[in-house]
Amino acid sequence: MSSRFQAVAVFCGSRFGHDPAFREAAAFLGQGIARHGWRLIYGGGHVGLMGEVADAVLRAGGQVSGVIPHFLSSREVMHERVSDLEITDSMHARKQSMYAQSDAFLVLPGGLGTFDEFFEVLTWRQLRLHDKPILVIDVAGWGRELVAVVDAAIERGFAEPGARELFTLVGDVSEALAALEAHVPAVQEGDPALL
Ligand SMILES: Nc1ncnc2c1ncn2[C@@H]1O[C@H](COP(=O)(O)O)[C@@H](O)[C@H]1O
Repeated sequence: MSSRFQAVAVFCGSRFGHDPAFREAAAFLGQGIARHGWRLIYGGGHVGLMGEVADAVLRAGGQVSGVIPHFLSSREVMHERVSDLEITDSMHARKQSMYAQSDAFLVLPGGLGTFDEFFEVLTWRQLRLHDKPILVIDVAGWGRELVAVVDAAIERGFAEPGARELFTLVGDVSEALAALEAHVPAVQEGDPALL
């Protein structure tokens, strides 16, 4: 339960995907986040895996902060029962707020929006704008497929081999929770190179 983390962001699909394992992993992650006493920072919707994670945290007695742009509040069915809901003017403001509130980023299966969110925090870390942990959680091979894109960019000379060190691929939700518990920051807070 003790940890240096206060809040963790989860990026994941606004759909459930075809494999029931995706939904199970989302619920298990939500329970784990609540058990560790971390606040969930997420996209504020009540649909797909996003809604599943948030509901699981709330059911387990945890705290949830949703951040949703006004124009998506009906499409992604704004979650009415979260502890705190921020409505932003734009996608950019949503991502900036989620980024600022989070001590770490967890990536569960999802689609294009999830890819965007993952690659944004990854590229920001590449630019040394932050040093927050990024964990891609493999569920039914989804994480390995995502990481294969990064590996291909390295292999073809479009990214440094060191890009692979900017995030961690973990085999399941339990491994992700254990990795966060064990995480030791590489750079001390206050480093002027970091946001
Ligand atoms: N272009 C986008 N930038 C950031 N976030 C986005 C973008 N497009 C969609 N999203 C959000 O990501 C989540 C998950 O979307 P999936 O496509 O289902 O993975 C959702 O909240 C989208 O609003």
